[in-house]
Order: sequence, then structure tokens, then C-alpha cells
Amino acid sequence: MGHTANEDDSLAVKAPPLPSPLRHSKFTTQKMRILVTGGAGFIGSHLVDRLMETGANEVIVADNFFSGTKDNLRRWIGHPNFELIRHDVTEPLLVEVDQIYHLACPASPIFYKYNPVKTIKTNVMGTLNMLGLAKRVGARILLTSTSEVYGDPLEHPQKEEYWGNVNPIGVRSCYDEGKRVAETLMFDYHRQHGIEIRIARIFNTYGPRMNIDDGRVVSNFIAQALRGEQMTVQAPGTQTRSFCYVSDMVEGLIRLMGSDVTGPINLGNPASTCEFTMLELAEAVKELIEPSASWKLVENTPDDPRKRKPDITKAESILKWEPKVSLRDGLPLMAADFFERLGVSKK
Ligand SMILES: NC(=O)c1ccc[n+]([C@@H]2O[C@H](COP(=O)([O-])OP(=O)(O)OC[C@H]3O[C@@H](n4cnc5c(N)ncnc54)[C@H](O)[C@@H]3O)[C@@H](O)[C@H]2O)c1
Ligand SMILES: O=c1ccn([C@@H]2O[C@H](COP(=O)(O)OP(=O)(O)O[C@H]3OC[C@@H](O)[C@H](O)[C@H]3O)[C@@H](O)[C@H]2O)c(=O)[nH]1
Repeated sequence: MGHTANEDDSLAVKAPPLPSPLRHSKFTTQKMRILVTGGAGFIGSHLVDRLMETGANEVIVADNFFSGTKDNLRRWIGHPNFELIRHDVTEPLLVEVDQIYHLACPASPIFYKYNPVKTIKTNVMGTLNMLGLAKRVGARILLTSTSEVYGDPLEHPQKEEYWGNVNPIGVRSCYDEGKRVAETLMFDYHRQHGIEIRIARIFNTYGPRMNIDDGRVVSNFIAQALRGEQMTVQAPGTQTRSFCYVSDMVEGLIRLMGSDVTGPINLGNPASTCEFTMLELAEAVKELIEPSASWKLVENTPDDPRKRKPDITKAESILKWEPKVSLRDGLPLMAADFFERLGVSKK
């Protein structure tokens, strides 16, 4: 026969305890426990390196390996402060953590357009699940949003106050509208439930470990040049992007997480040495990496933004952050990694 609450108060239904009371104990020196979703990807794995290298953190990566790979994390696998979970963020995740860097989402246009329904599910359900987790454990959560929330911008450079020019029904919408909803969810959880949120709007970032067949322009041009293929400049070639090196980006993300502002905050490199047309980028790859390389003009895809450059006044003043690596310095660093992975010897 079962007990009732009246018979035995110890079995009465109680409010759930605060998770991990040990974490607030003054008798233990706990490391900060940090979840990085999408940590097996390009930016995520560099972020994991920085978080692990301090020795002050335990890091849990949750990734479904759609575009990321275990190889990016091989130096940490087996480390006592590191755990890797194969997990899709569209499903709930139960872990006890202090901070969440929520990066999980396909980011290259060819990857995010491959299964647009899954992309929007990842942005909406994935972000809801991570916010639910943040609420349950009282964690601070940072979303890696994107410059794509500005769409094909009618203002240049783009400030955080700009609401954007986005096609809600186009082939890019699964990603840019998905990220816009993710930002909305972040702010609604913040206002309604008091969750500590941080939103970074990341502009085009490049560097070592980008998937060789990622499809984004810098990795495409370098891989094509090294494989002896023509670089595919999508028409008209005069569209611009402002390219930020990955170590600068990771520094910005860590500073934002440690700050007391919600954002959104633009992170990217607006320097005149970093805003390039695609034709200029092809010429730079030819000059700096493979002098025999050539390019051809190919058809573009719909809704490609014609120009993009961040206004980073807020990041500079609030986070005391500014990017340091110019495109001309960053391209050879990325190419060195591609030489190694493609098994081609540097001339
Ligand atoms: N690199 C950029 O230029 C850039 C610009 C703006 C925003 N961002 C954002 O930064 C984040 C990381 O981008 P990246 O460039 O490193 O791309 P990436 O493709 O290398 O990394 C994304 C990671 O998320 C994982 N992932 C995707 N869907 C998932 C799911 N449903 N569940 C669990 N894991 C999933 C992938 O396997 C991969 O490891 C993304 O949120 C992206 O939107 C990147
Ligand atoms: O082979 C290529 C690939 C791309 N491009 C051009 O290069 C420019 C940049 O394209 P990418 O695919 O690298 O990236 P996009 O700027 O379009 O989108 C990116 O923006 C920011 C992030 O959120 C994402 O990482 C991604 O969506 C576009 O104008 C595109 O037309 C080429 O000329 N040739």
C-alpha cells in the first residue's frame, strides 16, 4: 500500500531543489561549467580551445555533427575537464551548467539551405530548449546571432539599432528569420523569466578549421586555389563582406559573456583592410596564397546581400574589444591549415 502525503510529510511533493547546491558551497573550489552547443564546428571549436586553455573551466560540447567534426576537438577528447555529447539541440538537454554558449546551427548558406525546415527548427526549437535549460539551472546564455538579421541592408555600415531588410519567404529566410526569432525568444525569456542573456551579431568570420567544403567564400577560394580549380566569384563580384579572423571573434564572444550587457552587439571587422568585394578577395588569394590561381564569374543565388560592414562602436566602448588581424594577415594563417589538410605542399 502506498503512502499519502498526510501519512508521511517527507514524501510530500516539494518544489524542486535548486540544481547543484554544491556549486554554491563555500567549501569547494568549483570550476565554471560551460556548455558550448555547436562546439564541434568552426567558431565553436576555437571557443572551446580558449575556454579549456584557462584551466578554470569544465566544458561540455553538445553537437549533432551536421557540419562540425570530432576532429576539431581531438586535443580535448579524454581530458578530465571536457565532455563531448552527440546531441541535437532540437531535443531537450538536461545538464547542470553555469553558462551556455549557444552556437548550434548550420551557418554556411549551402548547409542551411540544404534542409531549411531543419534549419528553422534548430533556430527556434533549439534556442527554446537552450533557454529552457538556462531557466532551469539559472545559467547565463549567449546566442550567436548573425549579420544576416540585417538582410540586404539599406544602411551601411550596420548599427545594432537598424531593423534590417529581410525577405521573410526567401531561400535564406530559414536562417536569417530563424535567427531573428531566436533573438526574440532570448529577449522574451529575459523579460518574462529574468534569464541572463547575451546576443552577439557575428559578421563573416574565417580562419583555420573551416570545413574545406563548407561553401562559404573564403574557404571556397582557398580550397579552389590550392586544388588548381578556378575560384568561383558569384556575380556581380562587387558585393562586399567585412571579414573577421576567428581569434578576434572568440575574444569578442568571451568578453560579451563576461560583460553585463544583453546586446545585441555587433562583432566583426569593419577596417578598410577587411571590407572586400568578392573580386578583390579572389585577387588577394591569388596574390598571397597561389599566384597561378584564376577566377571565373558564376551565377549568384537569390537575396545575396550586396554589402555588409559592422558598426562596432558598441563593442569597442562597452567590451573594450576591437579586432586585430587584418585579412592580409589572416588569409595565410588559414591557408597554412588548408595546405596541411589537403595534403598539398606549400610552394
Ligand atoms: N562563421 C561566420 O561567419 C558566422 C557569422 C554569423 C553567425 N555565425 C554563427 O556562429 C555559429 C557557428 O558558426 P560556424 O561558422 O562555426 O559554423 P559551423 O557550421 O562550423 O558550426 C555549427 C555547428 O553547429 C552544429 N549543429 C548544427 N545544427 C545542430 C543541431 N541541430 N544540434 C546540434 N548541433 C548542431 C554543427 O554540427 C556544427 O558543429 C552559428 O550559430 C552561426 O549562425 C557564424
Ligand atoms: O564560392 C563562392 C561563395 C560565395 N561567394 C560570394 O561571397 C559572398 C559571401 O558568401 P558566403 O557564403 O561566404 O557568406 P554570406 O555572407 O552570404 O553569409 C554568411 O553570413 C554570415 C553568417 O551568418 C553565415 O556564416 C553566412 O550565412 C556572397 O556575396 C557570395 O555570393 C562567391 O563569390 N563565391
